Amino acid sequence: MSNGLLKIQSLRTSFKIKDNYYAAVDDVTLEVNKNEIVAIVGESGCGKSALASSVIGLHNKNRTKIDGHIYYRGYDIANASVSELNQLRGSELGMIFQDPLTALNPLMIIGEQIEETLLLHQKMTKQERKKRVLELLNDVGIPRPEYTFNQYPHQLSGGMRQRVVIAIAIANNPSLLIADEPTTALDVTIQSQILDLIMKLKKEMHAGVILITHDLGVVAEMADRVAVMYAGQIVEMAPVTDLFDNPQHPYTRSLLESVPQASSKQDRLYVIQGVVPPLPSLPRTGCRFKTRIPWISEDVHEKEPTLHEINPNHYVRCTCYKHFHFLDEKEGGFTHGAS
Ligand SMILES: Nc1ncnc2c1ncn2[C@@H]1O[C@H](COP(=O)(O)OP(=O)(O)OP(=O)(O)O)[C@@H](O)[C@H]1O
Repeated sequence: MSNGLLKIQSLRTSFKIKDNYYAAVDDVTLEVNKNEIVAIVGESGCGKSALASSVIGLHNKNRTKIDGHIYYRGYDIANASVSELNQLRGSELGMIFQDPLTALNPLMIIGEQIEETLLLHQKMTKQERKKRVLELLNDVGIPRPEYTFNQYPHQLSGGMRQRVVIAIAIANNPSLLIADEPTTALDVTIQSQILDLIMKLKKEMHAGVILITHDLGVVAEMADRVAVMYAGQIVEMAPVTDLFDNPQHPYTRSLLESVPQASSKQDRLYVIQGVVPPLPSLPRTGCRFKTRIPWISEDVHEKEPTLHEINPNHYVRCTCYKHFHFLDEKEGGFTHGAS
């Protein structure tokens, strides 16, 4: 794996709830190469953010247990110390999370917050730093960089704050960018500017990117590979075109079927029955998706589902995919109303 940047191996991230630990990420093995965008998709609560935060080391160590390995450039950072991680965060590892307010210091002007990350990781004169900050603000689509430099976070709209967070994340040209729903709070035009920036980081700086999103349109446009997560596990992983052209796992097929297609005259959408159970009641044995497809015979699920490579680089968990069919309209699997 000469291009390998990040290699996650058999990762399990468990959170303490009352007196017990429950795995929110379980048996995840995933690689991200230089110059590659790996998208992670799945319903709310399936463990996408827990996975991303494990890579960055942001969990509260007193209430979180991490088993397995997270190799960054060959060095295992799964249980690295805060100081080791601080060295990496903001320089080698950039991160953009959903909520821009928590990422910014309310008492510091925007310019200084971006300067701070440069100061920590780069040798620059004060003038060079200021120039770079203005350049970054311009890059993320802030209309008057000189003016915004002196503003406080509360003086900016949610979209502007998110752009500042992104400026901080890319300030040091990170080799690995973790973007967790980076455009959720932004309107469509700003969204595409931000996605262009992430693309630029990949193309020009050869960065590896983990992109977490609910938007399958964004995945189709941006990703090189896609990992579909369900109940803490990867249930399907494939190059992006394979995943969209030839989805196999019942969950992936249901996800794709439940999204309106602008290009088709589809007048009905598939409804995935049920919800992802809360962490303490997640199924831990057998096929975790089984309870969402009760019309499929029990016998077709593996007792201990593993990932099978069904085509080069295309992996599917559990053999139930070979026997899956959708519930039809009469049985309540589809609903009308998509445009
Ligand atoms: N610190 C925590 N302590 C206890 N449980 C947690 C913690 N963080 C997440 N969880 C639980 O772990 C599971 C996975 O959460 P996670 O935030 O990773 O999901 P997600 O796929 O990122 O969802 P979303 O798309 O809504 O962000 C959920 O059941 C969540 O309630």
